[in-house]
Amino acid sequence: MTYELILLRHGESEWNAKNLFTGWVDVDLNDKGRGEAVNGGRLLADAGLLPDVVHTSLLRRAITTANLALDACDRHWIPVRRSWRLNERHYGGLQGKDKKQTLAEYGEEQFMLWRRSYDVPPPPIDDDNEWSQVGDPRYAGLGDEMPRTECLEDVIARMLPYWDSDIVADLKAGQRVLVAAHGNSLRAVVKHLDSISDDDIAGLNIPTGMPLVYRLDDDLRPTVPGGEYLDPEAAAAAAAAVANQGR
Ligand SMILES: O=C(O)[C@@H](CO)OP(=O)(O)O
Repeated sequence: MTYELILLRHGESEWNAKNLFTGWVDVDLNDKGRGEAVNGGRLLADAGLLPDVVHTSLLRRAITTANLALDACDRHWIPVRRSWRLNERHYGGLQGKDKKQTLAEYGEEQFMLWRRSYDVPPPPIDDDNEWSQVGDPRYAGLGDEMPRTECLEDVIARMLPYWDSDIVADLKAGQRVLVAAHGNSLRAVVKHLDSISDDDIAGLNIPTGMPLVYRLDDDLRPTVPGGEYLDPEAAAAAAAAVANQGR
């Protein structure tokens, strides 16, 4: 049995375009991002990879991307499941800050530790910061689990319970699963699937709006390591642009 999983990072958001750290701030897609989402759905239709179920985060940019992509491939009607566990990495006190200015202020090494290290979280955000999510009703049930900052290790720890329960259940039921989420929550999924080391994951960037297809064996190991982008050339160029943000 081969299980099919499609990962889709949201299209470009208003803050991606402005080069601002976003994390849990609920920013919308811009026009380019909406176009990327539609294009992602068309790629799925062209490849005959029509999803049976979709999982999203609780953030508008992932939800809208899923809606637009599914509409474009006539699968707007499939079941939807959502979880905060698929949210973008909480960027702590960096949320709302300009990436270029942060790089200039703290230097390359600290900037990259905060962006891509496995276990160094940014400084925590204050609860009264305008970009804090404390008090947001969608997170009312989180209690002590409500993050004030996260490193990738933290994202993996909160993503995996949802992967193991909800996503694996849909895969094992024979559903073709679409996961519409974020650069860093999808890096967490890919690290888990491909058993990427804590050091090597720093070099992995996920482009916006490009479907990444994984076929998984009985043990849920990828049959093709790293999965397959439906448009590999465009994906490589877009991933390089993500890597270079702030410069
Ligand atoms: O700002 C963010 O939340 C993320 C994704 O856009 O940025 P980065 O790629 O720097 O981790």
